[in-house]
Amino acid sequence: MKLIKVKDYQEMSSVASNYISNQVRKHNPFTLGLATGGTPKKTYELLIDDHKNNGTSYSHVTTFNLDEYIGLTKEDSNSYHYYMKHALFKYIDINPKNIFIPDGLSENIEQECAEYEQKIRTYGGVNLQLLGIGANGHIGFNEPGTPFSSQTHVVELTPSTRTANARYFNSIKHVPTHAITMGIASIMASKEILLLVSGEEKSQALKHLLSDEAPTENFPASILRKHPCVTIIADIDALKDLDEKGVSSLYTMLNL
Ligand SMILES: N[C@@H]1[C@@H](O)[C@H](O)[C@@H](COP(=O)(O)O)O[C@@H]1O
Repeated sequence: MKLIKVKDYQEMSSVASNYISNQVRKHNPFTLGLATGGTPKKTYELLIDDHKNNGTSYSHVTTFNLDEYIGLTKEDSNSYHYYMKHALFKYIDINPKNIFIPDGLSENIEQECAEYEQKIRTYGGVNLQLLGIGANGHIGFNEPGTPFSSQTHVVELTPSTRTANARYFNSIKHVPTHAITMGIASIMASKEILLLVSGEEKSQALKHLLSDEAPTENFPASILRKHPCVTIIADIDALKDLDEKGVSSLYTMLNL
């Protein structure tokens, strides 16, 4: 596991966007796993700048998003369909046919999950998965207790995740109670993972992730320790609970 230590959110986003755009330029075809939330927002802005200024093309790229709320329409400003369209897709040259996000309004949610998983395989799996982390260690919407063997499935969101995400809604009442998410096994199947962590409110989660305890389903992100190719980009605020001695020898620390 590689840990890149950066100054702040801006620098995290800039390192992440360079990382992603380099891979996009290098590989054809390329399958990119995408995340939502506040963490990757600036990274997407910088990818758009790079597309405009340097001409990086996404015409050969297929994307799979990690998750979607159940019950929100694609036009709902809190849906992840809406988020992705307005944060990235409408500004780059990706073919809309190559964009995949779980359908949270499907009449047969179980079938939707199975088909989503199958589709990822049809495309040969995800080459690079972008990830954020929840304060309770969730990845995608895989809450504590989710089996490590899980594939794309329906989850009930924990009160802490609903409270954390309520900042995007008018009130917590409006935050959906359920979501579809790629499972932990689906995430682990991606060839490479890029995890972004910014801000003090993630520092306990990052400390937990970087400990050398055996992975536990009570802290979903801990499974990433078993993935052969993970790069974490974390800012100083997120690393505040760790001194360099606290970062286990499993990690190569790169200071920018
Ligand atoms: N489902 C998303 C995750 O994919 C995201 O990584 C995480 C952190 O969100 P944020 O980046 O806003 O802190 O929580 C959300 O619930």
